[in-house]
Amino acid sequence: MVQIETTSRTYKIAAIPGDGIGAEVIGAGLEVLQALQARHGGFALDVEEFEWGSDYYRRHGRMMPADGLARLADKDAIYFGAVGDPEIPDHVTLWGLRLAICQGFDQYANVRPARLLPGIESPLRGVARGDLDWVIVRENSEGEYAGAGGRVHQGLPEEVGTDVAVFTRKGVERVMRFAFELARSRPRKHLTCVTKSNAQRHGMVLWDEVFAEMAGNYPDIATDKVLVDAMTTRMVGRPRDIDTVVATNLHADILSDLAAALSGSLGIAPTANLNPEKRLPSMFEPIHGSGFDIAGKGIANPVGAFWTAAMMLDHLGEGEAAGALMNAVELALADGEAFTPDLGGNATTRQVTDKVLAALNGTNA
Ligand SMILES: NC(=O)C1=CN([C@@H]2O[C@H](COP(=O)(O)OP(=O)(O)OC[C@H]3O[C@@H](n4cnc5c(N)ncnc54)[C@H](O)[C@@H]3O)[C@@H](O)[C@H]2O)C=CC1
Ligand SMILES: CC(=O)C(=O)O
Ligand SMILES: [K+]
Ligand SMILES: [Mn+2]
Repeated sequence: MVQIETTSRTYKIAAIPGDGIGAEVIGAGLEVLQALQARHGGFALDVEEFEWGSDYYRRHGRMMPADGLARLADKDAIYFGAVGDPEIPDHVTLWGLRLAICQGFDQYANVRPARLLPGIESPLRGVARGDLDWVIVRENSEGEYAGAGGRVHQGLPEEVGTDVAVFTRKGVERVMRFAFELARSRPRKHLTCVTKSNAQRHGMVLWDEVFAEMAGNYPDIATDKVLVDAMTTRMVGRPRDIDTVVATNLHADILSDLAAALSGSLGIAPTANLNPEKRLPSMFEPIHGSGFDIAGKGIANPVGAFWTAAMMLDHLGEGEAAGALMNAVELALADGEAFTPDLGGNATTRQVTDKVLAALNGTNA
């Protein structure tokens, strides 16, 4: 039976603001999404907010309830802030919430775009808009963050701690296939594979081999491979020679913070944790953490959360609304007045949000 849609498309969104500035920027993002929905029409977001994170941990001894994943399973998308609290070990907060969701929902492709938005200057000399337009695809389910390893002989002189990087052919093939398809959708059709296969001679060599095999299936994509240490210098010295990048969980985590800084600030960078087959919900978050040093001051840059919201809309099939949101963000940034301190300005989260709301509503502010 075919169902004819007569009303607007409704999407079930789980919002998990989390800790510190994560909660501050997701609050701003939800406000902007609500305005966009009212202004744009055509779609509706049915948002359920979950107060999981470090405060929940202090009350319940865990970052989310035992049936947390089950409560997210029927959502169309998850809009996430960040986790991290100065009083709780970082590995407890990260594994208790963010990684539990990424792994639990097999969000194996982590997509991290970086480009220069209007009005924002790169700290790199002579780099103009268009010179820096990258997408980093981070393997998001295994590798160095697989969670394999352990501690033995704790507290003794013989103590050992291991984190075993796990790479499977299946895991490498699926993220590379995703990266090749993404590269194909971009104008330059170029994909760089980043590894450290000179020093790490097993899993990283598997990466290189799978990459070479798969490149044979994509003759229209230009490819190259770069060792991760050298990749940092290419990012700084030859930004025009980078388009789409595929790298491991750890390497891409580091490279994407660098990419964000080179395109203006960590505070503007978005990410999508995708289950590309859409069997399970995907999760969208700014790439930054909970920002201990600026939490509670009202000065966190919400642009990463706004761009993240646009990625979420794109994923939901609302490309036009996503475009409208990015246009409003770009319009709001263009004159440089809505810059928070991370971008060298003195605007507050509230002021940036108001300027984006004004741009969405077509008024000047
Ligand atoms: N996905 C997640 O939930 C992540 C969580 N974390 C956690 O966050 C906590 C803090 O970690 P850090 O290493 O300090 O990373 P961070 O990303 O929170 O902050 C690094 C620096 O960038 C600045 N910054 C980050 N986002 C900003 C924004 N929107 N506007 C203005 N400035 C911004 C911060 O003020 C800080 O100086 C830790 O508990 C860590 O484990 C870190 C990264 C990702
Ligand atoms: C944990 C972290 O730094 C990230 O997911 O980017
Ligand atoms: K985050
Ligand atoms: Mn990171």
